[in-house]
Amino acid sequence: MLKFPDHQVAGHQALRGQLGPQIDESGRFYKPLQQDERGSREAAFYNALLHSNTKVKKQILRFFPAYYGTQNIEASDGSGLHPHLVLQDVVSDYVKPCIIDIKIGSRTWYPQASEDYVAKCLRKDRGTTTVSLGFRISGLQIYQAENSGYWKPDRNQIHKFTVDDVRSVFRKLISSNQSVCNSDYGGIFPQLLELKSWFEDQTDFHFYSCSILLIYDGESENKGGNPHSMIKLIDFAHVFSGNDVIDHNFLGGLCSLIKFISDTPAIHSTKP
Ligand SMILES: Nc1ncnc2c1ncn2[C@@H]1O[C@H](COP(=O)(O)OP(=O)(O)OP(=O)(O)O)[C@@H](O)[C@H]1O
Ligand SMILES: O=P(O)(O)O[C@@H]1[C@@H](O)[C@H](OP(=O)(O)O)[C@@H](OP(=O)(O)O)[C@@H](O)[C@H]1OP(=O)(O)O
Repeated sequence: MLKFPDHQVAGHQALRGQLGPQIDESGRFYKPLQQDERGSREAAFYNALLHSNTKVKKQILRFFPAYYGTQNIEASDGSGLHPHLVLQDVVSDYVKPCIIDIKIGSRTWYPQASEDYVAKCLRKDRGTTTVSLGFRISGLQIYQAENSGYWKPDRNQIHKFTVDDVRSVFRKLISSNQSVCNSDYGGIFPQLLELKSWFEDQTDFHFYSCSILLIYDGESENKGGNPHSMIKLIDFAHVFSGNDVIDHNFLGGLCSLIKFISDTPAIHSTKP
């Protein structure tokens, strides 16, 4: 039985009769292949990843959703059967999933893109923190407490985020989840450093307009349990061959994100 995701924070949503992802009860996430080359590019990347036991170390593969091929299922917009990527639902085992979708790179357009697409991306990149920070938040939900539930700004609010707004998001993240920097639990911060070391070396792929999801469980954190904090790379509609050159756009954005988080004092920290 398929349903619309309860915890989707960005991207095309299966709301109001639109084409968007669906989930099932067995922890699978069904992402509709986008009509044009974006869909085929994303499927090609997942297939390359699946058969890349030589190129991509197992240790790094854990930063990607598991991929189970493509499947024709009923589209969420009622248009009938449509091919979907069948992926691991990376938030299915969280009680209160807290998610930040961060689009990495100081530019989201790619060299091969049309003038119109470059212009569209440039407008958005300049109008958000993409150019100033090397990344932007595309969506988020942070669980606050039983009575207040999730803080989940809408798309328009997110698009207006300034550098200060991004800093306050990370202050909330760090103060509500000590595992962000805590290497004991393999927290988010050590995983970002591990991902950075891969990007300092890999020359097979260039990831444009790709997101890192920062994920942790608001519930277990609130109850002092061992938080299960993860980072996951998603959205490979604009992945191209690296042509033996490192992905300096993604790597630069990732380095900036790491620096930004490490410089962000938590709300309750003793840091000045
Ligand atoms: N494997 C997954 N498991 C759980 N949630 C996911 C998964 N992949 C994506 N999501 C959710 O869906 C949102 C959008 O994902 P994605 O960026 O792949 O969609 P998109 O429509 O291609 O986005 P864009 O508009 O940036 O092109 C993410 O922010 C996340 O909340
Ligand atoms: O990357 P964002 O900020 O989520 O914006 C997306 C994005 O521009 C997307 O294009 P692409 O990355 O899939 O090529 C747009 O899809 P369409 O080209 O099908 O319109 C989305 O509409 C953008 O989302 P938003 O509506 O939030 O700007």
